[in-house]
Amino acid sequence: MNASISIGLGHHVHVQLTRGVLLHINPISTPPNSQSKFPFLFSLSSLSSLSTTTTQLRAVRGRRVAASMSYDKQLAAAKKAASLAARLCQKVQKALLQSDVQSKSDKSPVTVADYGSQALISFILEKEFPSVPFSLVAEEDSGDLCKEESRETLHRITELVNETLATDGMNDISPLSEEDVLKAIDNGKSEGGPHGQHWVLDPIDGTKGFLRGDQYAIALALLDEGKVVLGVLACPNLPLASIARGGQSISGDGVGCLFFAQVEAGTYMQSLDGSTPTKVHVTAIENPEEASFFESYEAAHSSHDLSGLIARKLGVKAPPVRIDSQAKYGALSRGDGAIYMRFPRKGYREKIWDHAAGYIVVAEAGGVATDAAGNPLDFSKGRYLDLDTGIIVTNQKLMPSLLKAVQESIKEKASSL
Ligand SMILES: Nc1ncnc2c1ncn2[C@@H]1O[C@H](COP(=O)(O)O)[C@@H](O)[C@H]1OP(=O)(O)O
Ligand SMILES: [Mg+2]
Ligand SMILES: [Mg+2]
Ligand SMILES: [Mg+2]
Repeated sequence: MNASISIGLGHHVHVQLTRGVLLHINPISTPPNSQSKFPFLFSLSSLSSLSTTTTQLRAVRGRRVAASMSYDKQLAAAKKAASLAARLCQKVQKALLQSDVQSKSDKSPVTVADYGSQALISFILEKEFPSVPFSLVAEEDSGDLCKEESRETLHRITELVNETLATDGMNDISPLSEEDVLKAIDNGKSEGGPHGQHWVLDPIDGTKGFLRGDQYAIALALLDEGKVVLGVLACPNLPLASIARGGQSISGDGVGCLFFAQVEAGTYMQSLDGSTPTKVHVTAIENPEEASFFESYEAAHSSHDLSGLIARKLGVKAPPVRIDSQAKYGALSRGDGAIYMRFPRKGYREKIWDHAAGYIVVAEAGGVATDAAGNPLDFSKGRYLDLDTGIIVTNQKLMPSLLKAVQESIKEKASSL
């Protein structure tokens, strides 16, 4: 693992990793090919005692040292895992049979594809990083699958996972048993939190869209010391071209996007078939009247009344673009629309896997996501995001006016009740 640090030329600096490991860095000893230029790279893996992954480096003399870690390996693994899962999901969506739909105790639909996607991604990530303790915070668990009546479903999921692994030429992997699949799914029970690294996964975000044949996303992110450091959004039904005017028709060609972002490295999009990635940016629109906004397709997931009131206050002219899942964050990151608003019913607790990947995809594309009170989203508190009222996302320029309109509208709505 490499850490890149910037320090003044010619200084001998003691750097203390926040977990208490002291590292003496002598710039004179940097490799000759570095030409003693800063920032330079030093290898943490050469120090066997360093199992820490912290990105926060502190100079002992009290001087802060800018530091950033590279998560290239994790990003490559995440892209591969999410792309394979997307293939599995597309296969199921195409052949969606009534028997693929079950009812979880919370009555949300869950399909063999949700379980299959989670099993596949969990299995691949654990295999890719065998020396690191594996921690995954994911939506599904095997509770319902272990019941007698689910034997057939478990069999089908296992088949799907094995078929998908085989089509990718991962022939070195022996087929997973049903027990392996259950174990991979249940590896997603981690509580996350502010320390160490945790993968965060929604194996199918927007299950309702998936079942309708509309938008859905496979959303995978990595937390390091409580911060989202990378995110991947596979959106198999999202057109590669802009959906600015609500055009979300699934024509078959030019469809299927993979968004990915790494902290301080920007956001990119490529086709799920593997085209060259292109860098994406949120819109530069400053005038709210020119802005268009995204919201949930499902009125039960987000108050369309409240977002409508806010849009009117802002002078937004375009009708809302309603699509399912974190595909909204992806579309926003490439400027298809300017605003995303989400106001779930009172008492609904947002989960980190519903926003972590989307959040960094938008943030690295130059956008901002906060709760409805303007607080930053905190992914370090466990499986839930504890936040005020809702989530709003836009570019830096529009955020102050959006926040003002949100606050006023919430007050108005409350006083009219
Ligand atoms: N009552 C609810 N309110 C808000 N969001 C919900 C609710 N029930 C499920 N969700 C989650 O909201 C997200 C979809 O929202 P959207 O309407 O933006 O597509 C999904 O993550 C979905 O979970 P799931 O991952 O099971 O689909
Ligand atoms: Mg669900
Ligand atoms: Mg979800
Ligand atoms: Mg889901």
